[in-house]
Amino acid sequence: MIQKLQRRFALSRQGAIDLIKGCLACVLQDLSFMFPVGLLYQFVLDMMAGGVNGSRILFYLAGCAACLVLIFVVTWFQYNATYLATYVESGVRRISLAEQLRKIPLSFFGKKDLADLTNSIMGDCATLETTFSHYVPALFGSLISTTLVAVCLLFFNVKMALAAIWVLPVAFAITLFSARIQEYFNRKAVAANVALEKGVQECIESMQDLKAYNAEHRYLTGLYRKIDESEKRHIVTELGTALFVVSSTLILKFGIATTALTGSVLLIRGEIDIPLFFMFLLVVSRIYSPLEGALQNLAAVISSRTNISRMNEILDHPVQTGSKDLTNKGYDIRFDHVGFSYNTGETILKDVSFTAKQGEVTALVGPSGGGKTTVSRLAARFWDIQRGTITVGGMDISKVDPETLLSFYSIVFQDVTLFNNTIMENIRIGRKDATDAEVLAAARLANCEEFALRLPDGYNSMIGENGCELSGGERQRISIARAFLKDAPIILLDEATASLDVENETLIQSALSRLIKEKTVLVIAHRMRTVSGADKVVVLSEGTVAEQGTPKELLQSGTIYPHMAGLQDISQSWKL
Ligand SMILES: Nc1ncnc2c1ncn2[C@@H]1O[C@H](COP(=O)(O)OP(=O)(O)OP(=O)(O)O)[C@@H](O)[C@H]1O
Repeated sequence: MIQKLQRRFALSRQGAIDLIKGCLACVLQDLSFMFPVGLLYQFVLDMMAGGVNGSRILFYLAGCAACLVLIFVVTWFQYNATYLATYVESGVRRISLAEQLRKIPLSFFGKKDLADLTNSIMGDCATLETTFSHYVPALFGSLISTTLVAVCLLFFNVKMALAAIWVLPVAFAITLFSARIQEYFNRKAVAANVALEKGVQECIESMQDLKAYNAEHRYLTGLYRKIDESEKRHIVTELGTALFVVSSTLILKFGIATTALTGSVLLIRGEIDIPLFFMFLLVVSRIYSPLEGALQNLAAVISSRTNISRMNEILDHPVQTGSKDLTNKGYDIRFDHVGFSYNTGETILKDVSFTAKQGEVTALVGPSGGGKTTVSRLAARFWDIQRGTITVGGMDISKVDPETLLSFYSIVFQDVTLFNNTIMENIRIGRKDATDAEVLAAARLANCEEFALRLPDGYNSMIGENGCELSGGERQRISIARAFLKDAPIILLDEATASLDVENETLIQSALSRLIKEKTVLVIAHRMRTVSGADKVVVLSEGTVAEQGTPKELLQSGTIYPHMAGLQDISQSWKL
């Protein structure tokens, strides 16, 4: 049962146990509200039997006090079991989502974008927080307690009980039958919301380009359309829910009328007495009010299914696993008949075989879209391949735990990600336990000193969101400093100096040549100068290795490589 609850509501084991406790607490709370009704019924009986004397007054005073204490204790227990436990579970859920996202292969992120994931971690979690603190325990609580009360009523008088409770299955049936419709509306509303969030995020991120091309107005018109769509979807969802909930609630109100009517008839016929009639009227006035709330809760629980299934999609996604034991001998990277495609299904690599040897620089070259970046990412198991094997020092990387494997790699990406923190801390990302002296040494090797010391607080200067206060070359050098600090045996390098000025380029090139000494280096080379200094060149074209060899060999015997070298010579002589 616990496992079923976990799966059904995207809960941790403790969360499922707490949910059961919360439901029981709500049952107890609803039942505790019936005690004053019983006391009142007894009081009416006493009054009709001739009044209440001294000892009975004490009995009723004690009864009132006992009811108050009982309600207080049970409510306190209910509060702890529902609200507090739910907020703890909410924290656990967000952490497990984040943990799962860390282990999921990058292919998953091709299907989901940032806005969608943020919506799951923040929006869906917040919705479930409210659902599990306010709705689910109260719903189950009132369902169970109402059933218990209904069974008790049957013992008092079957006809009166039926007159009071016939509305319950009808009201619930209406809400349950509407579940699919409500879910449909809610799915559409969530999709419209995610589309809107994506639009807003994209708009903020691309503001610079929109301004540069006077495209703000056009873009904002599209965004306004998304806002309207989201608003419309939410109104329709609310109206749909309200329609069914109001209908069910109206049915419940009929219960009071049928109880009163049946009671009057039975009273006239002499089948029941006044106290029993009175007790039924008291009970129906109590059992319907938590049920009205429960019906609204049921609607909310139904619509939260969309949020739960979005969350389960992340939690159930297979993660990359593997052994933490490393059996490699050396650090040669070997691609053996590798075939690969992204989520789109289009084959990107058909049959790629080459070896990047330890202590050598292997340059990946080829036409744009030929698969150079893909190959370098596959070498670090960012994705799992569909055919062939990739080994490091003879060890199949698909069998190695991804985090353990990454300890072998320093990666210098073209797009450097920096954090809104100091230069010092941004470099320390390379190795979190590095001392300040080690960070500074790495920074010096990567030529960061030149710009860091110009800033007001030196290495302790904040660099803004994603390093927005730094130039492209400075960002790149921080990335290289991280790699120095990590000092991993394999370097994956996306040579990204093409867009930099000569001074920056020289600084970065000199830092890189220090970094790659005696390591296995796989470099995505964009310029022939880098390639000519490489030990080996692998030309990737149309998903296969078209040519490979030393730069000299390829210049003599290749076709694509000499052609690319020729083109670059021409482009270097171009003038504006
Ligand atoms: N995450 C992704 N999802 C789907 N397709 C992708 C993804 N990344 C790259 N591709 C596709 O894979 C092919 C190879 O891309 P890749 O970036 O590896 O080429 P490249 O040789 O590095 O190109 P460039 O020199 O222009 O950077 C391209 O057709 C590209 O559209």
